[in-house]
Amino acid sequence: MTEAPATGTVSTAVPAHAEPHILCADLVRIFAAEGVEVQALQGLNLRVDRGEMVALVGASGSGKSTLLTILSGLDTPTAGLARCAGSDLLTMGRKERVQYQRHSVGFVWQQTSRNLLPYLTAAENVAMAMAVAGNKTKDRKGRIMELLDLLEVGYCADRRPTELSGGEQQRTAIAVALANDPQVLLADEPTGELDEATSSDVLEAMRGVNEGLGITTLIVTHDPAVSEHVNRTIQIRDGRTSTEVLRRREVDEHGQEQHIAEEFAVLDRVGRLQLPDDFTKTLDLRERVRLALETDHVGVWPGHRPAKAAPAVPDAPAPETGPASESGEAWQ
Ligand SMILES: Nc1ncnc2c1ncn2[C@@H]1O[C@H](COP(=O)(O)OP(=O)(O)OP(=O)(O)O)[C@@H](O)[C@H]1O
Repeated sequence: MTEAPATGTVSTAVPAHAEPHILCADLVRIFAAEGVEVQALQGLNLRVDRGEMVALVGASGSGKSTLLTILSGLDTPTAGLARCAGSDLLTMGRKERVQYQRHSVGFVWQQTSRNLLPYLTAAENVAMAMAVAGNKTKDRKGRIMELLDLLEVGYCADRRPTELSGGEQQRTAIAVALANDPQVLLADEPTGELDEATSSDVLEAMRGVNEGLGITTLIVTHDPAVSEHVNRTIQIRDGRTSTEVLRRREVDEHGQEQHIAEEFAVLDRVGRLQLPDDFTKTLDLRERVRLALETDHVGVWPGHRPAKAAPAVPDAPAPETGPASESGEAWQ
């Protein structure tokens, strides 16, 4: 696998012919606690197309759970645009919200206690989720076994959660999340309590569901290893998406299949981007930077060093002010 350096080339244009399954633009969520305001999401932009499986990774406190809670319809954003499975999460009323949760989305949380009722068996847990969704399938028993078998836990059908291993519990939780035939599957740290090998198995099971049923899947996690299991990993930093890693397979000149992972900086609608931490640290970029438009790229130099460090480019239009944002992380 080759890792290419981050470059700012991701397009945010939305093709008119298909609405993405998840679309957030300039999403803001401010919490006010004891007179102090916390901006958990600070203008987040995110687009997930139908059938995609995407991971959202970020450090603790970066806003991952806040985003997922909004997308699951349990919380309302302060401002911005948030659409999921055709619903507007800002404007929808209580009734529509309940319908959305019952029919449009499925959730998998980190804790078993949030996913499964402890006094019901695996099959009964799936049956309960189907009943809540008002599923009128004639062969309900067959459908329950189909879902448990899809997640390879058919043999656990008559066991209660305490009789299941961590991996079996999460596979059962995925079956429960699929019981309402959702368009979008949302998972918050689904492997947070599992060891490395079991995590990998559960993520592969989710990939199987994504590929087999075509369900759009968004996994939120602090674990960067998740990127091995998805084609697109989005990094969230300080309540904004900052970089994306795209993975693809290519056959080299020897006929060998190669996995290529390339990291991109996310460019938002007004041209802002966040430079990766290691770039700003290595070049001591802070407060303001110099920019120069080259023929095929933009040069960025520390603003506190002498101007000669930035070579002049003939005929290249110089930025009006030269400096970028106050934080030194973004420019516009
Ligand atoms: N209900 C709330 N009231 C006040 N502040 C909150 C609330 N929920 C989240 N926050 C704050 O918002 C920020 C983002 O929190 P969030 O839980 O979304 O982060 P996270 O990336 O999911 O972190 P972790 O990986 O630790 O779960 C944090 O500073 C957090 O303290």
